[in-house]
Amino acid sequence: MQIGTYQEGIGMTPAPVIRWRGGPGAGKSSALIDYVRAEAGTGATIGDIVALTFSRSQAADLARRLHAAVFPAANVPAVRGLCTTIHACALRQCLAAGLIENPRVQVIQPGDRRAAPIYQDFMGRHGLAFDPAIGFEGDDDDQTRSDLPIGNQVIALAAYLTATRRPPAAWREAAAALGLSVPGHAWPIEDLLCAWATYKRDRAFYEHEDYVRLALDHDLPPPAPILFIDEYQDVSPAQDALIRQWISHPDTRRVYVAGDADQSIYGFRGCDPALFLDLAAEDRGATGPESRPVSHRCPVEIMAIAETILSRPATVSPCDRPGQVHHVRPTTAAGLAAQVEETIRYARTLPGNRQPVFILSRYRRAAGNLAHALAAAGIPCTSIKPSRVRFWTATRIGRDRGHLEPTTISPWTLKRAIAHALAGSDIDQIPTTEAEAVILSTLTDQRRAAALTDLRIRAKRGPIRLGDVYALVGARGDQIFDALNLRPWIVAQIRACLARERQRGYEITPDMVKIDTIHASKGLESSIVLLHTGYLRGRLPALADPDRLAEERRVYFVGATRAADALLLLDYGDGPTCPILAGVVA
Ligand SMILES: Nc1ncnc2c1ncn2[C@@H]1O[C@H](COP(=O)(O)OP(=O)(O)OP(=O)(O)O)[C@@H](O)[C@H]1O
Repeated sequence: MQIGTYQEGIGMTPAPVIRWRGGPGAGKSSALIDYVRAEAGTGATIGDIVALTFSRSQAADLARRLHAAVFPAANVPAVRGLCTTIHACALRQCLAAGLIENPRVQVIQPGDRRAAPIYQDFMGRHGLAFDPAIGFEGDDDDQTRSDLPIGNQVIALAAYLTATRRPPAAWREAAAALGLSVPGHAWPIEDLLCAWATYKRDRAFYEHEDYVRLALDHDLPPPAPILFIDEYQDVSPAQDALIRQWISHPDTRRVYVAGDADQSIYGFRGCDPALFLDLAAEDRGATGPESRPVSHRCPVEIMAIAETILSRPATVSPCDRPGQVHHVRPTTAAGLAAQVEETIRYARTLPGNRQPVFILSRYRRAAGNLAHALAAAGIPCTSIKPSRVRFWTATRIGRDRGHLEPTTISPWTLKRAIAHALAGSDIDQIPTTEAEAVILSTLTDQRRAAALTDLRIRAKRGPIRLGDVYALVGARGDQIFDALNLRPWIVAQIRACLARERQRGYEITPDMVKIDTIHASKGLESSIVLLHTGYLRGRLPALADPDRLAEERRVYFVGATRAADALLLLDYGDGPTCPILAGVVA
């Protein structure tokens, strides 16, 4: 455990807790940053502080903001080290206490290829059908849950029950909350849940919820004396219990939490906004109906739509910047691409730091379809969660799916190299990374190895010139497309991107267009949000349940309020429209 020197005043009573409440853009994360600054101002060091949040992307965002605002002189890894997720922090504490020794081996999760044999061994012993490719990534999965093989259902039930601290006997409530139709008449579900817990315990394997429970059961100390917890509305009961345990721990000096019950969107994991609201704490921010902090993000036009979606007033009032709301309905990939280009053109007119455009959908499947449609039309994009949309930043070399090399190249770097080659002459310089991408994607075996060696020798002598690369790969100008040892759709994507770029006259980089689920965007913001209106047909009946409907309203509320300047409701694709969004924009 990393406890610094900032220890005076330690006692056995619970540490004081400050709770900052407020709607989207109210400045909750900023308030936490201010509290960190105040603590640092009175002597707390980086080692005295840990800032916890919900996802890795939020932790990275918080670290970036803390580095800029509070610890500009500290090195980036040190600031990153103090920002983490609650799960990662629990794991860290288990490692520090020696309860888990080798997380690479001991920490398992469904969907992880490395852990598949472990799950399959258990399923084999009990004769349960199981799909090792199905994970539990944290978003509300788009697979119709009732279609899950029985083995996957048992794993999902086990995780939910651990997160909600309920016994195996409560599996029926868990199944209802998860939307599973567990065939309890055909399988001894409670016995299977006990068997899975025993299997893991005997072999010292831990799923993510298990090590939170382990930290709790062993009464592990807090990671630092001053704790900051953002997005508290989405802690699970087990995480909440762990944090409460830390609040009562004698090493804890002060705790600051921030959240918004209207943004609680992880009910399918057992998260409950009531846990945030009933924490014994001193309230700041939106302390009652009369006190609604101003949103520094959302203008009145966007807040009005967001509150219609939520179906009640938010705990924040709009800022007085102008905003825009539209409903757009492109019918083709080219139309979608043109729409995205228009939003980027608009973003370029806005003052200050031009943030990426977010394209958010309720389900991963729709996000994937949108990303593929845009890629085919030549608009580069990436995802908010790392590795979901990689086809602009990393793709495996090879002309067909069955013969892909383990080596990857960046199609984006390659696109830049080709753009240079098409626009320039032999004597123009080309960055070594671009020259390498051309060599890797056109040559194979010894020719590739020889060309790379040659390139490195040249790079030591001076800048690489386009003519050098042409000579090494033996292809010039447009011929390069035929020489590319990549799948035809990647080649077509690069061609389309170059064509659009020539027409447009400027580059759109992949990180300017982020496509992901609403869940992945939680806690983040963007100047412009395209909120996809599509919904899964199979999930429509569940909206008859008032709790489910309320949670779905909160999900779309979160999506809409990521926008700072413009919100565009986006109809695209064949599926049904989410009834919550129908008619909210004229
Ligand atoms: N006092 C302030 N003055 C001006 N801008 C601010 C202030 N506080 C926060 N902001 C800006 O407003 C935006 C939203 O702030 P922040 O992320 O802290 O809000 P939040 O309440 O955590 O939002 P969410 O609930 O959506 O996660 C950020 O761009 C931030 O820089």
